[in-house]
Amino acid sequence: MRPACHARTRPRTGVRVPSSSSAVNSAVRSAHVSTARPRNTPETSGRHHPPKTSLTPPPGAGAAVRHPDAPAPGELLGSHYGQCFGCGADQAHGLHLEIRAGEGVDVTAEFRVRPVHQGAPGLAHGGVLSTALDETMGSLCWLMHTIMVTGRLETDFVRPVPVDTVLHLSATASAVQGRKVFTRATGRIGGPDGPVAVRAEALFIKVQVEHFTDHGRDEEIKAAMADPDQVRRARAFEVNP
Ligand SMILES: CCCCCCCC(=O)SCCNC(=O)CCNC(=O)[C@H](O)C(C)(C)COP(=O)(O)OP(=O)(O)OC[C@H]1O[C@@H](n2cnc3c(N)ncnc32)[C@H](O)[C@@H]1OP(=O)(O)O
Repeated sequence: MRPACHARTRPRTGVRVPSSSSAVNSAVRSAHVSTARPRNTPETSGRHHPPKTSLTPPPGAGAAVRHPDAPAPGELLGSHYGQCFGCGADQAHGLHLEIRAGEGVDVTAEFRVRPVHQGAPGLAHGGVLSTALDETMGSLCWLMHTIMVTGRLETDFVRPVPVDTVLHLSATASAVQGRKVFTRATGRIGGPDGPVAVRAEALFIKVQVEHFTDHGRDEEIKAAMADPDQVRRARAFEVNP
């Protein structure tokens, strides 16, 4: 079944496209949506399958600690890797997030939704919004001076986010237990105190630098290692590229 959000308003060939917005609306409304429910799934049977690890910090988890050498509050963290889809300047269609350190183990960022980030006409793609939240939470690694990757990410999409909207992001690390770092983030529209459009919780797992050097494609690893700029070279591997 094609989900309603992907219903075609423009037939592929030989059919006139409705020109008025009400015609478009009726074309969208007339898209076939099956009401048949799959049988015997957890959603329909009422059975609950708990996730592998809850995103809620367990009792006994410690507080996340700001590293003494963490960037000062308000300082721009800068891109960790030019090709990063979240923050890299060399990614033409990337999100180009500029993330700033907060006072605790928290960060803020802004993301302007561009036409290349659309899912439905004029609206941001949900996966892109999840990426913005993921990148913002991931950058908390700079405040803790720890290398970590996303293990699990859960996003609530609360309001649609139109193209050209500035999403005001904030993220915080709420707890740490062993290698697990519990984080959460929100994206607001209309200003830093505007209504929440998206929010997420994520579990990051601390890893060694070999996570990247062992698993990344040789071509990019070699290019990043050959970077004559020592800081850029280190940043490409100290956190997830
Ligand atoms: C500035 C930087 C910004 C970057 C932002 C973007 C961040 C990203 O997108 S990172 C890219 C996406 N993520 C990845 O590619 C990770 C791929 N996954 C992996 O490599 C591995 O599964 C990895 C490293 C997460 C965990 O593997 P491993 O090191 O063997 O750890 P493992 O022993 O299985 O798990 C450690 C703990 O984490 C928990 N855990 C691991 N994965 C998950 C998961 N998916 N869900 C819940 N819990 C998990 C385990 O239950 C275990 O908990 P406990 O210590 O209580 O037993």
